[in-house]
Amino acid sequence: MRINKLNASLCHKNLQHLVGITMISSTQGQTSVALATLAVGLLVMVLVKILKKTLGYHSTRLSLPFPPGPPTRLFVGNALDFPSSNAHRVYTDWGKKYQSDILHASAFGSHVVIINNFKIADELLEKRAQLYNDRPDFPVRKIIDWDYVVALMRHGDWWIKHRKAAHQLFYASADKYLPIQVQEVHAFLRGLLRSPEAHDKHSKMLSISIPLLICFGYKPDSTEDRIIEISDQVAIVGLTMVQSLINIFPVLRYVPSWVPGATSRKLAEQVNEWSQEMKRIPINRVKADCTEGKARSSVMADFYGKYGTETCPKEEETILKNISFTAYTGAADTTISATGSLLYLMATHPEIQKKAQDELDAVLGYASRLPEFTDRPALPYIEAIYREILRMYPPLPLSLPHSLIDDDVYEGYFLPKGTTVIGNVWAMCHHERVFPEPFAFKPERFMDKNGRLNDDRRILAYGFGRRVCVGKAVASNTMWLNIASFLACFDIGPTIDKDGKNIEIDDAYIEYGAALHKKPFKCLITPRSVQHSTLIEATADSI
Ligand code: HEM
Repeated sequence: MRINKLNASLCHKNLQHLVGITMISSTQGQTSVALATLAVGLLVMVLVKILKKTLGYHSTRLSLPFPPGPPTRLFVGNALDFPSSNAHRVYTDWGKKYQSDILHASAFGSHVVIINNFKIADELLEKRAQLYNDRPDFPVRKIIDWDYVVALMRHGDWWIKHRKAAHQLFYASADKYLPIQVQEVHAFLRGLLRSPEAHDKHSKMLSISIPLLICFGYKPDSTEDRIIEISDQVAIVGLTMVQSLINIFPVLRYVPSWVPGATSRKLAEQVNEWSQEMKRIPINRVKADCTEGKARSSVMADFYGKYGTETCPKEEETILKNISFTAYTGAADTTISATGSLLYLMATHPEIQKKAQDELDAVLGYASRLPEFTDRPALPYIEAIYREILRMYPPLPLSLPHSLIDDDVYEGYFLPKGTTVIGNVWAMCHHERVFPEPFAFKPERFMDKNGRLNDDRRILAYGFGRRVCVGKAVASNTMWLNIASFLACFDIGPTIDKDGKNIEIDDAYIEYGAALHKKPFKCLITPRSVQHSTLIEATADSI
């Protein structure tokens, strides 16, 4: 590459300079002075190289700059600038401060590039996807037994095999799971009818049971089921650790857990135990069900049914297991987040709720029936609500980090190989120029003046390029049916104090590592009418 040649020629020039000085000195008969000069020169070169590496400088910087960003400090580079919380907002502010939608920071020789604008993400992460589809090395993966997590796998044959199989299972065959989604959304409605105040628990049950049923045919008994408890803990702690210091300072990996202060390592070991348990429970159950001949159709049961639990091809088994474990950790956490946002945004926007209910009643008839997937094209406002929820509160506001496979140049900026590239979905979704009044919840922004959906179908919350969420079709079906069914049956609003005044619901969200969840809140959820309650009660588990 042009840049590497430039580097090579610069190093060569330095050497020539040194050799030149040595030769002049020798002819004057001052051999010892010449050797000393050479040694000092070499030492200076080595020191400069170490210093540049520490500061995150690259010799190519002599010709091409990195994108703008916070100034580096001696030895630590930007290590102290990386935010420990609300990174999506901090990086958005960096964009304003350094007046650029592409930013750079570095520490200890590692580079990070942050993209705050979809046009740049489109150019780099989409159009140049083959360069940007690696993931950074997460040393913590091994410690917490997250090697199986497809979303964190490095680029290579092993990831490609997983990606292809996952695409077939969750994209090409997404419609196969519609009956499971209908059953679980109806169970969610029944849960809300029984105990509306426990909406958080019902949302968790909905979000975890769908991927568990799809992948293992496993139906948790209740939110007290051990598997719900641990998968929640694993997802939260695991996602936090993926973003934690243990990744920036991989040396922590070698610190024994009994050393004082090695708490994050201890936590990692605990997550490792939970991860193992989380994998053991559903896989043992599906194998036992297959042996007893009572397994319901699922990714793993269909595979074992075809090849036998003991005689199946081992590589294919590992790939399907990895995809299934990833789906039920990753899918659950993101769906919990999106469902929390649905309830919060509807409780705080009665006029939007009413408009959606009018559309639903016009298509379904008032309390005549529940929504079905075939109604989707006839309900554009519900579609716009789905898009706007994921714009307003993307469950993974920084998506997941990509990593650059080779040196690249964008708009005159140098991006070195190995750079961690963060697509700041939050900043892109709240870009004033693209989404005017970005902090207002306005489904209408996705509609034209004739009430038709506009062609802005790109949902940034699902990420970018060849690492884009492989479960987005499944997620879209779950979310759409959930929004339509909830609004068709229930009214939601704030709770009321003793003087009859609304108790305001605040807009606080909590960060769980990479994920953003609505902070638990109280609200009033009531069936729209007795007929609506009857409709919900008439639903039952069907598979
Ligand atoms: C609202 C729900 C969901 C959201 C917002 C979401 C979001 C994301 C995002 C942002 C990524 C990273 C994209 C990137 O690196 O650019 C991702 C990756 C992934 N998602 Fe989802 N997801 C959701 C649901 C699901 C579901 C239901 C499944 C499985 C059935 C799933 C499976 C995966 C997998 C396997 C990956 C890793 C892809 C790879 O690295 O090659 N997700 N998701």
